[in-house]
Amino acid sequence: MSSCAPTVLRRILNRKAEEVAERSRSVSIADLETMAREQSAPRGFHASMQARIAKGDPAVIAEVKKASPSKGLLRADFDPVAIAQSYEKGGAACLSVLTDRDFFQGHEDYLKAARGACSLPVIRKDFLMDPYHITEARAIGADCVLLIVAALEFSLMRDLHDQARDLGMDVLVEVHDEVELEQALQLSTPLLGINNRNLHTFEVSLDNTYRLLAEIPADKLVITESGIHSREDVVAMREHDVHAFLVGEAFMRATEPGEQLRSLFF
Ligand SMILES: O=P(O)(O)OC[C@@H](O)[C@@H](O)c1c[nH]c2ccccc12
Repeated sequence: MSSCAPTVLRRILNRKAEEVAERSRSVSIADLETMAREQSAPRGFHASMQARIAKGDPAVIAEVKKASPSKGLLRADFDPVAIAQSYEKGGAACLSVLTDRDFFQGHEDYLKAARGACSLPVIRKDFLMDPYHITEARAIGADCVLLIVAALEFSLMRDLHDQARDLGMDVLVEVHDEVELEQALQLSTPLLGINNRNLHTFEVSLDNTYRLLAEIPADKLVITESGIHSREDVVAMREHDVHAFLVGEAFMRATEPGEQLRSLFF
């Protein structure tokens, strides 16, 4: 993890470590492994993204997010089942579900409910930082996990990546600057997210994606994350040959999230 003054990211990670300790007292990793084995097979997250792009369509990961530390409550009327169905109808390639409870008002049950309500692959969006979290992700049905370079020492990140792959899940590795990108490129996963939001300061700039693009080999699938709000943003990204998007707020604030997806992207 990069050195910095205590930030929201640091506070979140401290809380995550406590949470793992609390949870492992009530549900052991062996219990989680049993639950993981009982889940239906992972739905191909990367494959679903690739299929959209191969058709010339944008690959949209539509996020199910009730609130965030920077924006507060995004959606008062929060029904993960209705949202998932709306996203599927609106043309999403995949879903992202926030499971962090303390900072994003998320829940593991939201992921289960959203996945159960549609046929799309789902990423568990959380600050995963322990092997317990990875097994837990599969145990609740996740098809893909997020690994945030800014949150993890490299050797731990590589272990979590390998563990997720062994469980049959895809891995989305997230960066927001050149130093983090260099580490991310050492993982074999093809899914590379560029976060336009700095997780230490919460500043958002789409230039982040444009700047880092030049450094990324052609075999990676680049996903631009955060701060996509308008058709102009989408068109500009596609002109830069970025065809995969992770969008939360712009959909969550709309009455019908899937219709908003369709009107921004199609
Ligand atoms: O709501 P936005 O600005 O469209 O952003 C979605 C997504 O990129 C954002 O929620 C996110 C990206 N990386 C994260 C890591 C943790 C929590 C949240 C995130």
